[in-house]
Amino acid sequence: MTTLALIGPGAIGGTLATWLAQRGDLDLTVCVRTPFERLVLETPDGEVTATPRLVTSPEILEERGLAPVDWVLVATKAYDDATAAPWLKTLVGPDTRVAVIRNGVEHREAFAGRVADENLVPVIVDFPAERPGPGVFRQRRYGWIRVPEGAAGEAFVALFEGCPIDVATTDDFVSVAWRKLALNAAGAVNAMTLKPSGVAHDPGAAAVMKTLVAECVAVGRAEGATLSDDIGEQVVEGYRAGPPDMVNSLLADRAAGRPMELDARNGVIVRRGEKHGIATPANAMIVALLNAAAG
Ligand SMILES: NC(=O)C1=CN([C@@H]2O[C@H](COP(=O)(O)OP(=O)(O)OC[C@H]3O[C@@H](n4cnc5c(N)ncnc54)[C@H](OP(=O)(O)O)[C@@H]3O)[C@@H](O)[C@H]2O)C=CC1
Ligand SMILES: CC(C)(CO)C(=O)C(=O)O
Repeated sequence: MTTLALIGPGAIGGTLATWLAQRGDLDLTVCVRTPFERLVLETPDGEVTATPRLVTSPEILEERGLAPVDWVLVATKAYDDATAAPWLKTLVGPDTRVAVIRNGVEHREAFAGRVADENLVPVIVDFPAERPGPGVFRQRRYGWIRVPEGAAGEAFVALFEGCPIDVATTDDFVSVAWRKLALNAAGAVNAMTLKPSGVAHDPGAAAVMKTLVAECVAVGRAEGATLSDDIGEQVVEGYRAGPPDMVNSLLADRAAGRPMELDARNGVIVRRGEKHGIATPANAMIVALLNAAAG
């Protein structure tokens, strides 16, 4: 039986853990920081629940002989890599594959030296998920997940057989990651205004979103991504067409007083832009303002 450990059952991790637990032929351990009893997921087709093995410390994994595993799925925020490290030290063996599930374009960099590159699977997720409380999750649409093509990518896709989420490999992961980052870069406007998706109907907010996206596109192209000229329009129209009360994860973090993934979602555009001599003043400004607002 394939053994898996998911670190960080929050909005995304909790949603994925709930779906993985439906299979019954996977040995799933969920590594939690804030304990809860079971997983309860609200989906577009109703409620799905699961009661997988929940473990609260790496020491318990060792005591119960639950490591190493075949797969580790890391679903913590980018700012929690240090706190997740002790889990990895216990869970990862020479043949363990590690899926890094997060927004941004720096999945490999975050785990360089801790996971062999051929065993690391960067994962881009595109479905909105919220966690009203520990163990409770809301998936507004099934969306999709993409991983690079290859043996490890194909094995990751196979984990989600039978799941309603569209999970597949891609031969152009760089473009997929930068296209998603364009959506996330614009999401800084939600965090700045403390307003959900409906703020995109404001012409001024929409214009700032498009400027943030345009900078992301220029840098992404310099990084080798294929990105269309109308992504900014697509992003704004996507926010306008979606539920006006939808809260993205950056806004959720700021509203909850948690750290924000600013460096992974907007700061990276500035950093990679500097490498290519591309000015990114809008992303630099919103990073500075959100850091100041949260300080
Ligand atoms: N939410 C969304 O709609 C989407 C999010 N993403 C991306 O997915 C990634 C995850 O985001 P999201 O699920 O929203 O984040 P959440 O904050 O909802 O979940 C992160 C989870 O990780 C847990 N965690 C943190 N450190 C540890 C640790 N040391 N041990 C165990 N658990 C730990 C947190 O625990 P605790 O409960 O104690 O805080 C929390 O449950 C991010 O990169 C995000 O940008 C991508 C697409 C959509
Ligand atoms: C905007 C959204 C929900 C799209 O999946 C996202 O990526 C996030 O909230 O971090």
